[in-house]
Amino acid sequence: MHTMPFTVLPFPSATPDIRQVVAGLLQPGGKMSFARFCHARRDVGIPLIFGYAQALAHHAETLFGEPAIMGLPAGTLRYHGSEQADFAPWHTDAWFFRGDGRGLTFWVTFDDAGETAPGVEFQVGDRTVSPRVPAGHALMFGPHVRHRTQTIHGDRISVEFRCVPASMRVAEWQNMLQARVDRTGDGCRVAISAQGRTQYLDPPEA
Ligand SMILES: O=C(O)CCC(=O)C(=O)O
Ligand SMILES: [Fe+2]
Repeated sequence: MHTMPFTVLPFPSATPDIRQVVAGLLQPGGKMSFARFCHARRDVGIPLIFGYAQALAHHAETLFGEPAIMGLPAGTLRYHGSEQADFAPWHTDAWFFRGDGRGLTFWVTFDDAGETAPGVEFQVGDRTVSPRVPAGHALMFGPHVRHRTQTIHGDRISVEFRCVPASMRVAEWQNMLQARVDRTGDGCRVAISAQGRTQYLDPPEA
């Protein structure tokens, strides 16, 4: 028996409304960095960053045993169309993280993936495991886990949030446009910084 190298987590901020905005910005088969998307549509980028802060960041902090940095340019919004898709072959995400090899990917889907649209499948021993990930959920996996795009057709919009431990001394990560969750007594706030300058985000209107 192998333990599964991934975890499925709820991510309620991946809403149909936001999906529609992404579908309007990208062509089927297209992609865009999450950082660029946040510049283009701050109104929609901010709720997604807060969604990460509320639903996902603590998993990274627990795993790392310290605060996490989420790199906005290290994530990509992807629109897989039924006809046009960009299938990633077997790989690991280790090269994204550099440094000491610690890191974490949260792959978020806006569509039901794994059966009617391409999800992400994993190598588990000598088997391929293709988890079903409902719309509004995330797959969490580590930097050394082999995975690829599932080669089935169907519409799917997804985005990744990639994190490293805050103490990881890699200039590229330290200087990248990044989100960090500040845990305060009664909640959390989100700090966005780039090149050492920090700005705190106001939570989106409920
Ligand atoms: O979205 C995909 O099909 C590929 C995703 C992937 O490899 C990743 O998020 O690391
Ligand atoms: Fe990947």
